Amino acid sequence: MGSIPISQQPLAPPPSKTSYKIASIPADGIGPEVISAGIQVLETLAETYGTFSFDVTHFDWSSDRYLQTGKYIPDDGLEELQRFDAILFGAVGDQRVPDHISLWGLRLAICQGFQQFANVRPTRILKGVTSPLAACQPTSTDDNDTNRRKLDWVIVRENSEGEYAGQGGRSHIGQPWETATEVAIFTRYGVERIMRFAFEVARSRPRRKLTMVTKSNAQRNGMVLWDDVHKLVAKDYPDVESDKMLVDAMTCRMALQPESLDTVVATNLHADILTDLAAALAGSIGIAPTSNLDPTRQRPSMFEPIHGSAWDIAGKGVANPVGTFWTVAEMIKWLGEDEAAELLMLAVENALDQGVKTRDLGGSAGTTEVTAKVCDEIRRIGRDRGLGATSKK
Ligand SMILES: NC(=O)c1ccc[n+]([C@@H]2O[C@H](COP(=O)([O-])OP(=O)(O)OC[C@H]3O[C@@H](n4cnc5c(N)ncnc54)[C@H](O)[C@@H]3O)[C@@H](O)[C@H]2O)c1
Ligand SMILES: O=C(O)[C@H](O)[C@@H](O)C(=O)O
Ligand SMILES: [K+]
Ligand SMILES: [Mn+2]
Repeated sequence: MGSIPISQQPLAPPPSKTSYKIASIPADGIGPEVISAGIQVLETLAETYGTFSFDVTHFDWSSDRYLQTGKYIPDDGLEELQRFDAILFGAVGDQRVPDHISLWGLRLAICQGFQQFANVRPTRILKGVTSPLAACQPTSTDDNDTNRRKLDWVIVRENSEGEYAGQGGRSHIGQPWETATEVAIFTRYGVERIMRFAFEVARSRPRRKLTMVTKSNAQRNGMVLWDDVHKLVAKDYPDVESDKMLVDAMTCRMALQPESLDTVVATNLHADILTDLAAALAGSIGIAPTSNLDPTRQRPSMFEPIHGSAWDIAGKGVANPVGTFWTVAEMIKWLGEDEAAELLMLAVENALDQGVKTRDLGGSAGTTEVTAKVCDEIRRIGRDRGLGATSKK
């Protein structure tokens, strides 16, 4: 069996810069509320450090714009985005537009157009959050106690093909014999690059453990190719322990033996579903982040909270901004600002630990209170550490 040499799909290093161009696309529902909170946090970090800055450009690409102009993204839109270092995305979805039009019109047009083929979704229980898995304690990244029940995962979602390939069709619409197909496409090229990426992620984490999720008992073509490529790529990573799970059994393992998992790789749809479950097991859909990465860095990557536009709470000021803060931390880590990312997560966990949290986590604070608290914590930690701009004041 042939394989793509890894040199063709490099994991490129971060840029060496002090000013980052960020495209912000808040879009629909609670998107604008959480993205404006995320930008406040970005600005507070830049002020606190004084060594880097963010130049944020806002794009009004949304369902409102689609309803006015017939397009989510203008004709030259992707070209315009190409000049940014990263994209910060809110959520797309509006009750006036069918979901498949909005998702394909905006989010998937960017993810697939830019070949952001690796979708990375970390999950851990943040300090101050109670998981429905009561035996699981919050996990900090410096905690080496492997005997404690832990939930500390990175789920890698294939983000360019599979069940989201856009292949299929509908005929005889409205007739009793109407027919529709939704064809999942798995290419050796696409599967191999995501497997290699997932093994690299697993190798970069202390446990060096990768679980490959499949459904090759029922789906006997694409999923068998997926399994075969996994086996082949595993040979190049003898230092990574790797196992295989059928997706249905995986849901039980996530709930019952969370400590047995570390890095996970799954198809586009399987991982979409498993990561909502992961978010809920870690406390709430409102805290989980996503990175849509082009690991080659030929095109900008896009960062977003995992949740959708949440119509039921839009405009009420109660949306949890923590998913966006964690997303911002992942974005700046991708840009090379690892220390600021770590400081941001510490600030978030301090705020949660002091009970400043939204309703979905059992608290009573609104989006703006949580945001203000996190910004205060960033400044306070910055002062304690004697950082840049803050220490001069
Ligand atoms: N990446 C994306 O842009 C994306 C992701 C998922 C769903 N969607 C779209 O969003 C729309 C709504 O989808 P859905 O209802 O299935 O999922 P959703 O994530 O928008 O909401 C599911 C539930 O979680 C709650 N929730 C979500 N985010 C929250 C937050 N930050 N704080 C507190 N509670 C939060 C909501 O109130 C709702 O009860 C649909 O149009 C869907 O296609 C878009
Ligand atoms: O692609 C989707 O289905 C969307 O994934 C959305 O649910 C997400 O998780 O980003
Ligand atoms: K989102
Ligand atoms: Mn999803």
